[in-house]
Amino acid sequence: MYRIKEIFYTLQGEGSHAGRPSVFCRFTSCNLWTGREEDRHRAICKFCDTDFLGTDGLGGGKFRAVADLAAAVAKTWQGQAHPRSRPYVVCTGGEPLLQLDRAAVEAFHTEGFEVAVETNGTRPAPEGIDWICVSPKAGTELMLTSGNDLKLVYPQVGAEPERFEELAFDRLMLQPMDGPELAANTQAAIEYCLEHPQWQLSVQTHKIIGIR
Ligand SMILES: C[S@@+](CC[C@H](N)C(=O)[O-])C[C@H]1O[C@@H](n2cnc3c(N)ncnc32)[C@H](O)[C@@H]1O
Ligand SMILES: Nc1nc2[nH]cc(C(=O)O)c2c(=O)[nH]1
Ligand code: SF4
Ligand SMILES: [Mg+2]
Repeated sequence: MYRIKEIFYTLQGEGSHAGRPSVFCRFTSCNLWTGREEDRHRAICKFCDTDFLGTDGLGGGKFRAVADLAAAVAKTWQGQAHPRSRPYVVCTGGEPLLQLDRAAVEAFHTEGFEVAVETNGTRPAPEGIDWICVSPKAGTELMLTSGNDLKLVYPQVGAEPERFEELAFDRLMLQPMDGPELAANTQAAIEYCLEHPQWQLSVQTHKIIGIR
């Protein structure tokens, strides 16, 4: 059974694929926060910008059969077929690797999708994922130490960029922490990247342009 908060079609807002039309499949639940506001102060990950509780969102639900989940993702894709593009699904959450298994990755492939994951990196990933973005969180042990994007929310005490720059990722990115200090965090991330050009800035563009 896969518990899904919501499935929606939008542009990837963050990271190397920012701007790419994508189906977002948001899995319910996370291992670093209950998702309840009253628990935020004692969560391991305290800055989460996402409601991932329940299965009540647009296109959400409980999917017993993996083929049903893949079919729901496929029917959410709205792009016309074209030889230059392949339908793209971003599995996120919550923490998708609590639920995403090899069968689900294969079912998305069978529907013609390229499969991306946004993960906190604390759980192993099933085989076959086409794009892995790991976003490490202070106070956790990183299990996924290679992948495509390493997208670090900045700043985090205990998760300084220097700790991650030897890992085997194609790209290192700093994403300013959203919240009351967003402007200052953005300025600090810009300055850090300018001084340490192995890091690139990842802006949450969807929040600026007003899409999901
Ligand atoms: C909501 S998380 C879900 C996927 C996974 N649990 C993770 O943390 O990577 C999606 C992305 O949003 C980032 N994110 C969450 N809260 C944020 C915030 N307040 N500011 C900037 N990025 C944030 C995460 O680090 C992650 O890269
Ligand atoms: N447009 C858009 N891009 C995103 N990239 C990562 C997101 C996420 O919540 O995982 C996200 C999201 O929620 N919306
Ligand atoms: S690990 Fe990801 S989903 Fe979980 S609380 Fe942190 S940002 Fe939110
Ligand atoms: Mg988001």
